[in-house]
Amino acid sequence: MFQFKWLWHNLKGDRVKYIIALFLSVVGSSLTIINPYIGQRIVDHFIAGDGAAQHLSTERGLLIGLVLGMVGFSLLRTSLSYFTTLMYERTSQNILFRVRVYLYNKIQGQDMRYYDRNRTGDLMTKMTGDLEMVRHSLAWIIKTIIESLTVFAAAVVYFFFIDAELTLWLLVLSPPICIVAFIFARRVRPMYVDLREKLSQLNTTTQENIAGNRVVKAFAREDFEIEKFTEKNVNYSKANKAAALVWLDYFPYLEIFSQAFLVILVLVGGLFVMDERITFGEFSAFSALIWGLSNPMRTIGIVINDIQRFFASLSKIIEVYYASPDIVNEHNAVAKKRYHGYIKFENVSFKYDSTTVLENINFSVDPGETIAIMGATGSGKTTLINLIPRFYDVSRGRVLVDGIDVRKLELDELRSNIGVATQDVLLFSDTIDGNIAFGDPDMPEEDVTKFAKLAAAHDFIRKMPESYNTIVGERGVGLSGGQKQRIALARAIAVQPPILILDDTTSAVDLETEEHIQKSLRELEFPCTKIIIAQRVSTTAKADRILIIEGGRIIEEGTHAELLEKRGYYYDVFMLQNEGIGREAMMKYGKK
Ligand SMILES: Nc1ncnc2c1ncn2[C@@H]1O[C@H](COP(=O)(O)OP(=O)(O)OP(=O)(O)O)[C@@H](O)[C@H]1O
Repeated sequence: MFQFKWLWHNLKGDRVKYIIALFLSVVGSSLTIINPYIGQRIVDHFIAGDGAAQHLSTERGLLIGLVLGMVGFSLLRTSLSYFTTLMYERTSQNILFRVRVYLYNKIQGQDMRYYDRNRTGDLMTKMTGDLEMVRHSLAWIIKTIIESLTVFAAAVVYFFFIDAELTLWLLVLSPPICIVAFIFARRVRPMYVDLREKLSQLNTTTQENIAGNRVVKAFAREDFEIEKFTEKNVNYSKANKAAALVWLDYFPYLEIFSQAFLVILVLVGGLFVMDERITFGEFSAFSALIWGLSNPMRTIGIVINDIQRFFASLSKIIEVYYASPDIVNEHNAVAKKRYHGYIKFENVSFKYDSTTVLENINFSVDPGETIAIMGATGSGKTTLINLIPRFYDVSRGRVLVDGIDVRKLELDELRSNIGVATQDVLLFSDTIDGNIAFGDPDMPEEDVTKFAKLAAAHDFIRKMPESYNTIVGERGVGLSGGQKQRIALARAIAVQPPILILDDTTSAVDLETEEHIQKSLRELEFPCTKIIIAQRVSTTAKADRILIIEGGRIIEEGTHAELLEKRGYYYDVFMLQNEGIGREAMMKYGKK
């Protein structure tokens, strides 16, 4: 079975230990028949057999030996059980650790489309609860199954040696128990698949709510969020109860069958003792070991439930385990080359699934040039710049960097040549210094300060309680929007990339600060091609060229002066922003 093959594959490094653990489980469980056997001998020889009273006085040594044997075997079994459990725990923790590292790397290696399609809460569930379930199955479920089967088999063999007919009487119960268990397993399986999905939804809702706590509070939507969470929680709880209640439908039958073992033993076994077909000692051995037949029937429900959970969880883990990204970073770059920064878009079109977002885009940027991109919201600006570091691949056409199709460049090398400050600023829970030096953790402190100054961030950082060592909260909590943008800008410039992409990076800073940033960007000490998405004319005015995007197409291209002259979209925006006379004024100039 594929799932077990997968487990076996991932047990690599611990296989010998795990097999030893399984072997010890079998040995330890087989030893359970020893004490009933000794008990049988004690009863027949010293309690109920012929001449028992005489044996008691003449063979005391044997009695003491047998009793000590019982104690010894009990201790041996306990010790074996201790070491076996230890080995199961160790091996299962090792596999958990290894697979978690593998999955984490796998998730890191996925492309943007993967993140578009997978919910964070679901990925977190896979990395935690699902993996724990797999560990539990190795450490407990498999152990329980092996031990129950061994005890069952050992008891049956031993019983056959004593009396085959009585054993067959007891085994009459096995087929109906197996049928009931099989029906139960089939019914409960889809419920655990559903339960796993409900858990994932609950985790996703919780994660989104916590991550978006500010928005929730800003809109005073706590009640709505609580309601949403409660709904998911109720669904999960209902699914849990439903799965648990199914067991109750089958539990009485299995419990009755388990009890019936004892009833059959007392009835048939009692008759056999009266007929002197078996001795009292042999009857006592049956009594002492009958749990070996009935106990597996009692635990079968728990084991089946856990197996179904295991399959549901494992199928989720396997989804991540074997997911292969379309854009693969092979991390082959040994010495990363520094690019010149020449960028060219050749007949580029792009689709998210079936929606075309960019169509026939053609433009080129020379090394050191600054290109500004402007356009209405949703026009495709971010999508366009995402194609340069290959966050997505084009659907048609080519994106070239230094004359080479980006699909042919080594991803690490390409991306290390591009500094990006994204629209949605994400800072890590780390010091400000650590955040700025994210691309180069060995960066000297003076350099961190230098880049912070270029990004107009130094002054406010200095005023923070611990200056550059101030730890910012998750996603930069504790900083204003403009402050976050400036740290993100410093982080992007700090890698001194030959290509710098800024996606609306100064939208939240005041005009004076923006002017300072613009000046710094123009005077960077290293050669750098800049692509700047901006909505403000003050940002775009000094660019070498401006591209206007509308509906995924370039509708205007030129310098500030050229575009003003054209009296198109750019001119409208300019008038709106700078003349302050709005649309009415434009009407006066003969525009729409
Ligand atoms: N990951 C995605 N999956 C599917 N569609 C997307 C995705 N990202 C963006 N889109 C769609 O692509 C179109 C262009 O989005 P894009 O983010 O490139 O626009 P934009 O010009 O940068 O907008 P804004 O100025 O608001 O940032 C939009 O219609 C958007 O809904």
